[in-house]
Amino acid sequence: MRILADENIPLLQPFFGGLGELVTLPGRAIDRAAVKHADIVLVRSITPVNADLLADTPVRFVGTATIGTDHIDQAALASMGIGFANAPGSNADSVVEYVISSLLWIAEREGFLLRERTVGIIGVGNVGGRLAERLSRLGVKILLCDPPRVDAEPEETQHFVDLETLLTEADVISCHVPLVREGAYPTHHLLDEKRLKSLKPDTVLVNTSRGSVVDNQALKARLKDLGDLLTIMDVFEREPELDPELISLCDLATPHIAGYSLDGKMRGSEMIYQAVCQHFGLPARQKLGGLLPEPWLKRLGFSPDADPIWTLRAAVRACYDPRDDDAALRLALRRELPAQAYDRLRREYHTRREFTTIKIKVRKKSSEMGNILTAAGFSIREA
Ligand SMILES: NC(=O)C1=CN([C@@H]2O[C@H](COP(=O)(O)OP(=O)(O)OC[C@H]3O[C@@H](n4cnc5c(N)ncnc54)[C@H](O)[C@@H]3O)[C@@H](O)[C@H]2O)C=CC1
Ligand SMILES: O=C(O)C(=O)[C@H](O)COP(=O)(O)O
Repeated sequence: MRILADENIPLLQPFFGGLGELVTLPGRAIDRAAVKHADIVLVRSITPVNADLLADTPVRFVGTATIGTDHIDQAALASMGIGFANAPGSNADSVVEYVISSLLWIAEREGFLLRERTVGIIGVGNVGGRLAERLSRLGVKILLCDPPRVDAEPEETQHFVDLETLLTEADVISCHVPLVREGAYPTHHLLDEKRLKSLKPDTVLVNTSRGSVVDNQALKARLKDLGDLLTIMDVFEREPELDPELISLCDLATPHIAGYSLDGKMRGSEMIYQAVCQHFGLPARQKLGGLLPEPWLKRLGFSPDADPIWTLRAAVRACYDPRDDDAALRLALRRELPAQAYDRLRREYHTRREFTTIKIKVRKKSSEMGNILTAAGFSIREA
């Protein structure tokens, strides 16, 4: 079999090398000419996959090593009899940890504690659901909004609220919906000019879903006119053509890397490998376990006298500090064209690991410190 893959998918050789001839290309170079010689195409979010790309080619299966599928015309694939899989949940913990680390930083900068605020989560699937769990365990009040789930699972979602209630009552709003342009629950410009205008001053707005879920021009207008929102933006409309003016107005701005933990990216590779094997009736012999490298930071220890909130911030930042990615983006935008900066920063992304990879020693697991660190998602050991 001939496999054509985005070179930014990790572990291609160990997972796919044994299945056939493997060719890699930058995602933006995966075009009709390239797929003409492929049976399997493996992409990331930057490659639009539709009938224009695949009609009358030998391609029989497409995998995307991402959670999001808005770049894939799934109806077209189905009509051409081409198999398809994405990697649901693969990098959800990475996004959750990006949000938690960003919120802890902004709370410290603005002089409040997260557990004194209400966090509204729009879209309660893999990412939003896991974020809600971790924040609740940390004592943060949560509001959940997910109309598709409310309609599909009315019993389980009785405590969910509608969008307008969430926007009125939440101090922090975090978007975790897929980008959908049509149908009963569209999310394109879900936060439009009117809704953005209605946000109360000092609302913290987080978008790690897709850029077009928030009307970027309307957001920019509100930030320029009033400057009274706090914004953490990982995704933007018209990527890779970032808008330096909007970025300069954001409190944290990163180039669509919330899901870029090594663990999350590698899980994505494993999931599409398993899907390929299943589609072609092959045994999935390769496992991720032995392929994940040792984390650079393996252990942390804190004095039992340390303040638990300080401990939480220190552990989270030791693992992942989004200010590094924000600083790298701002520096790159001074030196490179936005699209070049966006692609380079993502291609050369540093090794980032998830909270569970660090073992933290505490005197007692059941102490306040132990409870907070466990709630945040760290692996705790009693010293
Ligand atoms: N910035 C990044 O690096 C990453 C971004 N993402 C984005 O995050 C999105 C969410 O990821 P998951 O939670 O894994 O997806 P998911 O499919 O597990 O959950 C999405 C949830 O949104 C809900 N939803 C759909 N339409 C809605 C609407 N109009 N209003 C409120 N809720 C609505 C769905 O019912 C579902 O529960 C992905 O589709 C992707 O676009 C995902 C991973 C990494
Ligand atoms: O999984 C998703 O959905 C994402 O947004 C990815 O983390 C984005 O990564 P790329 O596919 O754009 O490299």
